[in-house]
Amino acid sequence: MLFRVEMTVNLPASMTRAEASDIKQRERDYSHRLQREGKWRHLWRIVGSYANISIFDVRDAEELHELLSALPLYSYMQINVQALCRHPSSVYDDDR
Ligand SMILES: O=C(O)CC1=CCC(=O)O1
Repeated sequence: MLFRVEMTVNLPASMTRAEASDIKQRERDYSHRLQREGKWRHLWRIVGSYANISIFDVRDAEELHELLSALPLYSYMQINVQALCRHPSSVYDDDR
């Protein structure tokens, strides 16, 4: 199943530079693993915001919830999810 996920990050002002750098590195490593596994298919920065639009390809909503709630930045994110399905006018026979 494909999901569009919008993540907006809000780090608290009380977080030190070192803490921020550490959590961002852990987030990067985690996202790299999921991208290599083919579960995190797209990751795009929203221009001008500390936010991204991502496409996940997972078994179901439960798996997506598990993956998102394990994000190192999860406690500092607002996450918005939309389930996707094939558009009847799409000319692609795969899930591009
Ligand atoms: O910077 C972000 O948008 C949050 C994030 C997701 C994966 C990653 O490495 O950072």
